[in-house]
Amino acid sequence: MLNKSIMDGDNPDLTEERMKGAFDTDKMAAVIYGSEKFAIRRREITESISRIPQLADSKPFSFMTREEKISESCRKLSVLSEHWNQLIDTNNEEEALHLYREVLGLEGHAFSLHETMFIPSLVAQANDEQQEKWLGRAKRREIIGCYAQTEMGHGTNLRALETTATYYPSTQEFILHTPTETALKWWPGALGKSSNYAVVVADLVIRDTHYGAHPFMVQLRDEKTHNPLPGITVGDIGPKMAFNGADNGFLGFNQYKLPRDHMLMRHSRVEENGTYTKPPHAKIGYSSMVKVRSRMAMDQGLFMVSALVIAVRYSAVRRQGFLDDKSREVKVLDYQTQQHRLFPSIARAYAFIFCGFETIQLYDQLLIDVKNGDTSGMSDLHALTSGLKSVVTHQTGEGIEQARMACGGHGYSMASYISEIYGVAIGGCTYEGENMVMLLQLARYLVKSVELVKTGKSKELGPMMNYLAEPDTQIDLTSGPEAYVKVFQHAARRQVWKATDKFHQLMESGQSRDIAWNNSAVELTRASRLHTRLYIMETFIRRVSSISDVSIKKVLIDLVNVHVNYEVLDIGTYALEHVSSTQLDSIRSQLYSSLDTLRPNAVSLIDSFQISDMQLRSVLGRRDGHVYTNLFEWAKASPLNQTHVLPSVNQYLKPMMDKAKL
Ligand SMILES: CCCCCCCC/C=C\CCCCCCCCCCCCC/C=C/C(=O)SCCNC(=O)CCNC(=O)[C@H](O)C(C)(C)COP(=O)(O)OP(=O)(O)OC[C@H]1O[C@@H](n2cnc3c(N)ncnc32)[C@H](O)[C@@H]1OP(=O)(O)O
Ligand SMILES: Cc1cc2nc3c(=O)[nH]c(=O)nc-3n(C[C@H](O)[C@H](O)[C@H](O)COP(=O)(O)OP(=O)(O)OC[C@H]3O[C@@H](n4cnc5c(N)ncnc54)[C@H](O)[C@@H]3O)c2cc1C
Repeated sequence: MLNKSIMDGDNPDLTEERMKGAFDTDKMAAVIYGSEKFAIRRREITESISRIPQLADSKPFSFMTREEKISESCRKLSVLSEHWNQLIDTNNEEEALHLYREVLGLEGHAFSLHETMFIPSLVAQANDEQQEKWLGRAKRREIIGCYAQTEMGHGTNLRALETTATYYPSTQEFILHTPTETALKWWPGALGKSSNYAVVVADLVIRDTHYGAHPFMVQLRDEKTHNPLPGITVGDIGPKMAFNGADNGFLGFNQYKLPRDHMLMRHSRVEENGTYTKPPHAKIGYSSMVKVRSRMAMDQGLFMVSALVIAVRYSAVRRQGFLDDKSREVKVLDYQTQQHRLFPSIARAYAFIFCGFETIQLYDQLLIDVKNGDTSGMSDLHALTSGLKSVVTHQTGEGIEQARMACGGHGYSMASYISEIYGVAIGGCTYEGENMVMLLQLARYLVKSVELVKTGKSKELGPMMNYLAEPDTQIDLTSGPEAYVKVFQHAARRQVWKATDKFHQLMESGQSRDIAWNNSAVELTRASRLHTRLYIMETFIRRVSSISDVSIKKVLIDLVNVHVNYEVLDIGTYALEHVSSTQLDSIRSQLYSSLDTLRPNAVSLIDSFQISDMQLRSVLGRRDGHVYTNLFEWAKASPLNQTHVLPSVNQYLKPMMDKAKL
C-alpha cells in the first residue's frame, strides 16, 4: 500500500485517490520531516497521544468561548506534564513542537512564548551563571515565561522603546519604569494571565546615558499566589482576530526594583559600579527575533499545509457539475481552476518547509558561532530571514484564503476551521517584524551588495549574492527548472539594481539618505521579494535534486514543474523583460499540463504530511472523508441546537410578533 492512510470504511472517493498515488507516503514523510527517524517518531508520538483520553478536546473547539479555550489548554498542559517524559525526548525541540501542535493546536496557550522566545532568550542572552539559575527551572516548567518587547506606541522601531531600566550603583539595582501610557508593554503572548516571569526588553540607562534596548529577566507574579508583584500592572489585551487561546497581554512598571544580575549579560554587561561593556555586535540582543524568524518558513508552510489538507481532501469528495460523463457529477478536484487554485500552494508549502530546514540549521550554527565569539554570520542570516518571513507569511495567507474559497460555502463555516488557520497564520505578517519593514531590512543588504559590485569588490559578496554581479545571458527554457532559476535571477538582479540606482540618483539629486530611501521604498521591497523568491526556488530545486528514491523524486519533480511555471508567470511583468510573450505562452501551457500530471498524486502529497485529525480540528478535512455525516453531527452539537426554543425568542421575538398580530 503506497498511501498509508487508506482505511476500511473511509469515503470511497478518497480511497480511490489514495490508491492512485504513485509513491509511498511514509517515504515522502521522511523527506518532508528531514529523516525517516523523525518521521517515525512523529507517528509514534501521535499514536501515544491517542492512548491518553484526557488529551482529547472536551468539546469541539469552535463552540468554545475564549475563557473555555484558555482553560482547556491549561487542563491539557497539566495532563501533559504527567506524561511528558514518556511521550518525547524533552531535549528534542522538533519532537516537543510536534507534541504541542498535536495536543494544543494553533490557537495559542500558556507556554506559547515560553518555548518559542523565553527559553531561546535565556539560551542566547543569559550568561552561564544566569542560565544555571533560570534555564533549568524554565525547562522543567517550574516557571512560565514570555517575551515582552513591543509597547503600545512602538513595536517596529526598537530604538524608540520607552520602558527604562535605570541602573543605580548605590543600590546595585535597576529601576524598571513605564513613563507613559504608550510605554505599556502591549501584545506579548501569554503575558496577560499565564506567565509569572518575562524577558523584558527595556532601554538601559546609566548616569543619564541611554544605551538602548537590552533584555532583563523579570519576575512578574508571586510564585505561590500568582498575584502580580507590587509595582507591576499586568493583564490581557482582549480578543484578537484569531489566536484567542493565548492571553496576549499588557504590562506596566511603577519604579520596579530589579537586582543587577537580572540584566541578561552574556554579551553586554553592567558592572557593580555602573561601567557598561557593549556587546561584540550591536544587534546581538535581537537574537530571539532571528530565532523565531528562522522557524517561520517551516511553521507557515505547515499552516498552509493544514488548509490544503482540508481543501484537497474535500475537493476529492465534493462532487458538483459534469465533464464528459453526464451520468455522474465530477469531483471538483478535476476542474482545472480548482487545481490551479490549490496545486501551486502545495508546491509552495513543500518549498517553504525545505527552506525552513535550512534556516533553522543556519540559526543553530550561528548560535554556536556567536558563543565562540564569531558574529560574522549575523548580517547574512538577518537579511535572509527578514525577507523569507515576509514572503512566506504573505504567500501563506494567499494560499490559505484560496483553500477556503476552494471549499465553497462549507469553507466559510468554522467546521472547515480554515478561517482560524488563516487568522493565526496571517498574524505572521505582523509579528516578528512587520513585513514591509523586514523587506526593507533585506533591501539594505541588497543595496550594499550592489555597492560592492559597483566598487569592484564582488569577492566580498555574501552567500547567494553572486548572481548580482553576473551578466544577463540567453535563457533556453527547454533546459529544465534551472532555466526558470535564470529567469528569476535576471528579474531579481534587474530589480535590485534598478531600486539601488533610483536610491543613489535621488541622493545625488540632493535628497537626504532617509528621504531618498523612503522615495525608493516600494521598488526596494519589490527587489527583496524577487530575491527571496529566487532563494525559495533554488532551495526547492536543490533539495529535490538530492533525493535518491526514484518514485519520490519523480513526483517532487512534477511539483517543482508546477512551482517554476507558476512562479515565473506570477512575476510576468518582470519576466517579460527577459523572456518573450511567446515564451510566456509556452510556460502557461506547461503549467496546465503540469497540473494535469500532478492530479493523481494530489491527495497523497498532502496525506504525506501526516497531520492527524486531532491537530487539524477540521470537520471538513478529516482523514475519513465522510464530510456530510461529520458536518451534520457537528452542527447538531452547536450550543444553539441544545434546545428547540431559545430564551431570546421568548423574550424578544415572540412578543414582537404577537404585538404585530394585534
Ligand atoms: C523542549 C524544547 C521545546 C521547544 C518547543 C517549542 C514549542 C513551541 C510551542 C508552540 C508551537 C506550536 C505551534 C503553533 C504555532 C503558533 C504560532 C503562533 C506563534 C505566535 C508567536 C508570536 C511571537 C511573536 C513575537 C514577537 O513579535 S516579538 C517582537 C518582535 N518585534 C520585532 O520583530 C521588531 C522589528 N524591529 C526590528 O527588528 C528592528 O527594530 C529593526 C527593524 C531591525 C531595526 O532595528 P535598528 O536597531 O533600528 O537597526 P537599523 O538602524 O535599521 O539597522 C542597523 C543595522 O543593524 C542590522 N540589523 C538589524 N537587526 C539585525 C539582526 N537581528 N541581526 C543582525 N543585524 C541586524 C541592519 O541590517 C543594519 O545593518 P546595516 O547598517 O549594515 O545596513
Ligand atoms: C499575534 C501577535 C503576537 C505578538 N506577540 C508578541 C510577543 O510575544 N512579544 C512582543 O514583544 N510583541 C509581540 N507582538 C507585537 C509585534 O511584534 C508587533 O506588532 C510588530 O513588530 C509590528 O510592530 P507595530 O505593531 O509597531 O507596527 P507598526 O510599525 O506601527 O506598523 C504599522 C504600519 O507602519 C508601517 N511602518 C512602520 N515603520 C515603518 C518603516 N520604518 N518603514 C516603512 N513602513 C513602516 C508598517 O509597514 C505598517 O504598515 C505580537 C503581535 C501579534 C499580532
